[in-house]
Amino acid sequence: KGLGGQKHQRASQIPSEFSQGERVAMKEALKGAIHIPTVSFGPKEINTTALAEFGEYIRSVFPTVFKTSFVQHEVIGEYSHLFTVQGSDPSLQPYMLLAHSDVVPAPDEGWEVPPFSGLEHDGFIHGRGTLDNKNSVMAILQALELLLLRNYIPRRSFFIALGHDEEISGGAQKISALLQARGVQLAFIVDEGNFILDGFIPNLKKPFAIIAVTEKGAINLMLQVNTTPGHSSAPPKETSIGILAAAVSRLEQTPMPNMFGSGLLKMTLQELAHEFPFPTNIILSNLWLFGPLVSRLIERNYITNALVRTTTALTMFNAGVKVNVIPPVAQAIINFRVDPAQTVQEVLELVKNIVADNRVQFHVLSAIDPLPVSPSDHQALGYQLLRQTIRSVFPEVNIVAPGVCIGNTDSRHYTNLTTSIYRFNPLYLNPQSFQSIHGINEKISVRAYETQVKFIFEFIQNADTDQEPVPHLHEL
Ligand SMILES: CCCCCCCCCCCCCCCCCC(=O)N[C@@H](Cc1ccccc1)C(=O)O
Ligand SMILES: [Zn+2]
Ligand SMILES: [Zn+2]
Repeated sequence: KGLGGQKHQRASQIPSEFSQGERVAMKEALKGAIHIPTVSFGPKEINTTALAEFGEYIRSVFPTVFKTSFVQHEVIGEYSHLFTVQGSDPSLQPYMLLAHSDVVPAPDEGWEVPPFSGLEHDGFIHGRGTLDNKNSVMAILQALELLLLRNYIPRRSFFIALGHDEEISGGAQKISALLQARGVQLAFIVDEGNFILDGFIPNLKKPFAIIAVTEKGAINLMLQVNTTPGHSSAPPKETSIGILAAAVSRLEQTPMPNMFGSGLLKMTLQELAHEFPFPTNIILSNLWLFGPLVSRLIERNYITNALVRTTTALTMFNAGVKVNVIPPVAQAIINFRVDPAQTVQEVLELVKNIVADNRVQFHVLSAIDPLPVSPSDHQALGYQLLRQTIRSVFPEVNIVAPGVCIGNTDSRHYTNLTTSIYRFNPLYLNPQSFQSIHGINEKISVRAYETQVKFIFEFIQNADTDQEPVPHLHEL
């Protein structure tokens, strides 16, 4: 289905089977990568020593990638890496795999094992970056290393872009600009983002794969209130802190509108419908009737709520200079994630109306509109290749559906190179592991990591297809 079946694949698929020695080597390579604290602390605050060490490290664990004549390696912006893997058939449009080597900070508190230990315990490799996103950096290079060791020569060229500052909204622009200057246009891009989701929806026991075909926009908005400072023994009726606190509280208490009806989520739920027991299957198959009910249920859970509206997160608050001084200035930063059915401008208008206090100043620190929706139809090569590989590597997963990524990814810097951007990690994710991303006790099972390598190993080979995806009449 989709890609038209076996006849579209290369005659000699290299089996995705790895020896015991290779399996040990691949998990040890990931552990070593976790051990290098490539932390992005804040704008312009990166651990350059660790990033340089990481560059040396990948050279040492993937020697074949670095010595193969048709794989070109370039260091971009000092610590990012771009690999160009030259295919044998120039008529096939290239694609690109993305991942990032930097991680968010991880103070030791609360972790079962130190976050940069890369320790293996109970079948899991523990540490910051095991899910976000050194697993992908290492799995992509590992899969390529293993393919090259088996004398694989791709037909379709591809790029691997490994950013070093994704966590501070960084410099993928440099790679993107370089490729644009070289006249590169890509068939598609695959980046981090969504997963095979397990346990996010009550009553749905079966896992389902969501390939994100768009991502939400984002606004970082600073609200500021200035008042005259003075002696705290004779305070005014309202201080800058009180005015600002009331404004941000109004924002927190007034959620942005529920956009369920206009979003991709409706499509996703319709695809999931028949996996649910009665009566949920009937309800989800008839959203024209039950839409309002379903959208109310979805917004009750804080994770699924993020799928139906622009979210409002109060993330920073600063005020005050001394215990007995009326504060001259109070500042708060609010991080909005903009629903794909809205624009930054629409959200800012709503915010002004909710705050409704002209003593509160607005400073937009950064803003990006939601990303365009990539195709997911039967002709969409990247989407169909992902789908085909999911079916092969995860045969137990019955549903593969398009969806929205609630976070932002480096792929947003590449819209100049392609209209087909897919955000998908070939890993299971449950609500607990979701909490560990940017949280504590991030870990990946050894088995899941091996499966991620297997997925990429098969995906690269599947991408050598030279035929357009063909339509099929019905889904099972
Ligand atoms: C049909 C029902 C589905 C159930 C939904 C379950 C949702 C599952 C969540 C999937 C995980 C989402 C992980 C998103 C990865 C985004 C990566 C990231 O964290 N990016 C940063 C980028 C950034 C932006 C601005 C400044 C610094 C960094 C982010 O904050 O978005
Ligand atoms: Zn990430
Ligand atoms: Zn992250």
